Amino acid sequence: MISLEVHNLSCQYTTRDRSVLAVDRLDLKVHSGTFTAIVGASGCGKTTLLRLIAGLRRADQGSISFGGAADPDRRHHAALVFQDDRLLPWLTVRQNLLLALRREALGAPEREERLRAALELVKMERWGSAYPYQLSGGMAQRVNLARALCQRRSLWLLDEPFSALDAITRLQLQQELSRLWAAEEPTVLLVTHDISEAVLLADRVLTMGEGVILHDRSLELPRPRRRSDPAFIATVSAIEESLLGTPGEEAPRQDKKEATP
Ligand SMILES: Nc1ncnc2c1ncn2[C@@H]1O[C@H](COP(=O)(O)OP(=O)(O)OP(=O)(O)O)[C@@H](O)[C@H]1O
Repeated sequence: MISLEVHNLSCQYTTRDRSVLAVDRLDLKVHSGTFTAIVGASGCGKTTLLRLIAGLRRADQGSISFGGAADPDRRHHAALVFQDDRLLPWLTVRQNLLLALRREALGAPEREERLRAALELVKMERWGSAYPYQLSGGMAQRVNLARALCQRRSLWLLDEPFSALDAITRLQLQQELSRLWAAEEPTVLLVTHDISEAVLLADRVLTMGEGVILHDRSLELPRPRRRSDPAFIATVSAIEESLLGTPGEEAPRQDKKEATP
């Protein structure tokens, strides 16, 4: 079943001295319960695409539908985790999560149950009464994941969720995310600069360049995936080469879309 469909989507930023077409007539279909990673050079429009899908920014043209229906308030469909997410420092972990549930019509017992289950999933159940300053970066990002999880959305939009973390915490949270995805079966869109992270986690890797999808690759690698597996290494290399426009591969588009208005 198609979970998300993007059709002919465009978004342009216009500032005083220039305008940039960040997303350019982009089409995308994503099936329910699949894990899609989006990779691409800095500034190619990945975050803008995610923000459009999340309903945080309005498109200049095109449409976005969920499960076959357009919805003007897309925030009801998606759980968001962004790289620079901040927990509110004056609230405890529990209170931060409760804030994420404030718009949900839930009774107190169900609210409590959602909190408990989300914190347990990210292994932070003993930290509900802690304040953000008492958490390490990895723990805070776990709580960010729990905050998204407790909303029980079917679509998770993750923008570089682990990029600010140290290498070991990052590896741990990648495993955690893989486990959560298998347990909860959401549709996931993950933006990452890390190609091996994309290959470790995703069923499908989209390569973006200048507002368009350049390559759309399905990954058949068995799970759990191992970075030392030759097929894993070959897949990472193939994606790297496609990003660099190696001869024989379709090269990234060269037309520059920056223009003075
Ligand atoms: N609020 C904004 N105002 C003006 N231009 C913007 C704005 N946000 C993004 N842009 C421009 O739009 C283009 C796409 O930006 P976007 O953040 O979507 O790229 P990205 O692929 O996510 O980059 P990165 O990987 O560095 O996060 C860039 O040229 C950027 O300068």
